[in-house]
Amino acid sequence: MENLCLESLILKLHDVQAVKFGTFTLKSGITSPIYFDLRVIVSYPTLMNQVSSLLYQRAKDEDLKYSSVCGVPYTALPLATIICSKHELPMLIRRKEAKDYGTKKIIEGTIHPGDTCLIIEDVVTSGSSVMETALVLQAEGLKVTDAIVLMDREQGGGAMLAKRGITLHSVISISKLLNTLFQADRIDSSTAQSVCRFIQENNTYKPSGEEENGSPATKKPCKPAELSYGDRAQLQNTHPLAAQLLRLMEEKKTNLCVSADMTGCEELLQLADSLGPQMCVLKTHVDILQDFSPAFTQSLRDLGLKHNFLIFEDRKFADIGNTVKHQYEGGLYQISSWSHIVNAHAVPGPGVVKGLSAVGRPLDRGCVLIGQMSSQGSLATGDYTQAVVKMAEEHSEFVFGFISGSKISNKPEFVHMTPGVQMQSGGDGLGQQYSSPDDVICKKGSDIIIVGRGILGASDRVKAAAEYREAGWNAYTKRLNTSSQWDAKD
Ligand SMILES: O=c1ccn([C@@H]2O[C@H](COP(=O)(O)O)[C@@H](O)[C@H]2O)c(=O)[nH]1
Repeated sequence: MENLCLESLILKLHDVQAVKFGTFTLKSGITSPIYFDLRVIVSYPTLMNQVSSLLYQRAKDEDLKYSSVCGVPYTALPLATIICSKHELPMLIRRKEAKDYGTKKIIEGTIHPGDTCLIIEDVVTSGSSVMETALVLQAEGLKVTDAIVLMDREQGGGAMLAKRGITLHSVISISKLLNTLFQADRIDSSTAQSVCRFIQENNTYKPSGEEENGSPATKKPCKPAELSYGDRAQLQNTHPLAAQLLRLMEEKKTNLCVSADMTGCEELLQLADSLGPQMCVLKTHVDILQDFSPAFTQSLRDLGLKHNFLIFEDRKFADIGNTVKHQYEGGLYQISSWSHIVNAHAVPGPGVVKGLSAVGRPLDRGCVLIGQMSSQGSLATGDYTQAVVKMAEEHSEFVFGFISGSKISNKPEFVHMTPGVQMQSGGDGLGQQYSSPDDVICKKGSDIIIVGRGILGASDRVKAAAEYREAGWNAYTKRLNTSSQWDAKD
């Protein structure tokens, strides 16, 4: 009942444009995708009563003890008035400026020093308006321990006030607001996403010391909602090859890349044919084939078309631009002619991407950069990984993702592919380290599991591939269901 009431209130607030979506320049100069203007509700008496009741109820639910109520000027003033009038509570009015005549008072009403005053506010961002009012009340000898707010933007106001001894209780959280509007088809998932991202990226409270690492007061509750593979395929910035990959993953319901590390062409082609329906990508190491021929690459491409998977030659280019151009296009393997995806180390600098791009872009190919490695003692960590992400962002016309153990970029247009995957964690004695599909996709936020020996070493490879596919897909749906409140409507 209470929830229903809150939802109908949110929809009414949207109806009267007390909450708007678009592009708004805030007082601080920042551009926000959401704007609250609760001042408009004074024109809607039913709404005023509803909001006041919910504010009062919130204080009651928390069992707060107070002897007077003060609304933060101006929007919360009439709300405090309704509460005080209805429940026969003494009210205090804070003036914005002290009178320059007569009593020169800054607070109107009877003050009993030592009493507790409850603050009422409409919207909290940084918490500074609540704090200003609290300081004025405290200067008059009143205690201020709690504030009730209709809408907490979750941008650090609660943490700032907590630090100063005031507990903020909100009636509506930003997550509840977005979820309700999304469920009612008032906003789409990308709007919800962009608001969430904005909230996360614009936290006004910069804590010091131990709080920085995530005390409850500084946690960011508005987590960006997770987009499905299909949604990400449609984003404007998604590379065409990544879009094709994400689409086929959604259609085939698989995020499995099979690492076909075999030494014979025939065996590899048989594997590709039998596992084709289970996978989105087939990964090769063409230089370990003993009987490589151009005919092999043609057969592999035919199988890719038959089963709708992409081919990824795991060449790990790592030379100057001019050399990788030749390595990619020419030589015995002519990789660019048959492999949709290649990868590269960022060690040589951006020239490696430029060289590959000169060959690959005209052919609609794409590249993933190696941001992290699965092997023990890998040097691809920390600042190096960050530099790889930056390089990818600067060359997103050709680079569409990463080889990494976890999600290293928050940009949904980038695809993360993770090797070192087996059902059981462990290693191979030569430095390889394994994580489970659930760990990689659900906990670490990667998109694609790359599985080699977990499948190749099984007595029934088709069965093993089906099991990895299921485990990877279940981990993905679990991730969507747990982290996304507005991708699925209930
Ligand atoms: O960091 C990396 C990068 C690439 N790989 C490659 O993936 C497969 C993994 O095979 P498994 O048999 O599943 O261990 C293999 O081709 C590696 O060259 C990687 O493991 N780690």
